[in-house]
Amino acid sequence: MEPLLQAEHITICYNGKPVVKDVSFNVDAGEILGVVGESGSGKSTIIKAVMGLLGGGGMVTEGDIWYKGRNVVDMPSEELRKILGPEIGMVFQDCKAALCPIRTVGAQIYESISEHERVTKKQVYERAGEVMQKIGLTDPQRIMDSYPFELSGGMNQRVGICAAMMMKPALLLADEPTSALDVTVQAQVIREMKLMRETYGTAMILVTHNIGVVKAMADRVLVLQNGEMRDYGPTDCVLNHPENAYTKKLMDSVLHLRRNA
Ligand SMILES: Nc1ncnc2c1ncn2[C@@H]1O[C@H](COP(=O)(O)OP(=O)(O)OP(=O)(O)O)[C@@H](O)[C@H]1O
Repeated sequence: MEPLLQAEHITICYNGKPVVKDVSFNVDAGEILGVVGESGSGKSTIIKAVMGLLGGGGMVTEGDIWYKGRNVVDMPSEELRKILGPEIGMVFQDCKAALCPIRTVGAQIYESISEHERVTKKQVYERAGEVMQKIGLTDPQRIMDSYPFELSGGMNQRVGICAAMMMKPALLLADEPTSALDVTVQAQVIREMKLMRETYGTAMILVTHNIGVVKAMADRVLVLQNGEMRDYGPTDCVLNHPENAYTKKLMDSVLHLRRNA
């Protein structure tokens, strides 16, 4: 079966300087790919390239990124806008910051969905209720009528995941979705994202510094260092039996941190 997403030998530059170099990976339907590596190794840049949102100065200079057989790299921005949301969803580190502070959560979710489909507010609220209840958010009406500042950081994050899932994307891009949360809420969000994958069969690219999160969620892992691919393979092989020197060092530093914690 053809992968859902296929990055083939991509090199990404900012202002002519390569920050991701000759990286290749696949994401199969329903698969979770974890992307790890030290700060500045190019993890977020890869996510941005998949969204076609590298911004001024950023460019995929070599290679292709195929999504369902279409090349995202040279896709016109209008086409891209059509698939971002319904096909490729996004969750970021701080969902609250991504929301407008002076409009209710429901109004903003309605607006983002109505950009892609003809829906009524009632339909959006019903759909939100369905998804929220799946992950145990018991009072969807109250949440939808709230302003972002009225919800906790953890709740905003859970709402952000629900909002992305309401369009039932085939692929969810998650950039540090749990790193701003305390550990108990982190565990809850991890459970909920896994539940979303089980319920809707959503594939995910999960960028994180947290090796524990990758172990808990990812089927495969891509390890980056200075924009170069150091390791790529099934989570257990890469993280529990690392052969690459950099991955070994990364895992040793995690163990060291745990011992000294
Ligand atoms: N808009 C930009 N313009 C110029 N350089 C950039 C831009 N965005 C990122 N970079 C550079 O690209 C490299 C990769 O950055 P990126 O944010 O992808 O790393 P990362 O692995 O996600 O880091 P972190 O874990 O700290 O978020 C870094 O050297 C960064 O300084």
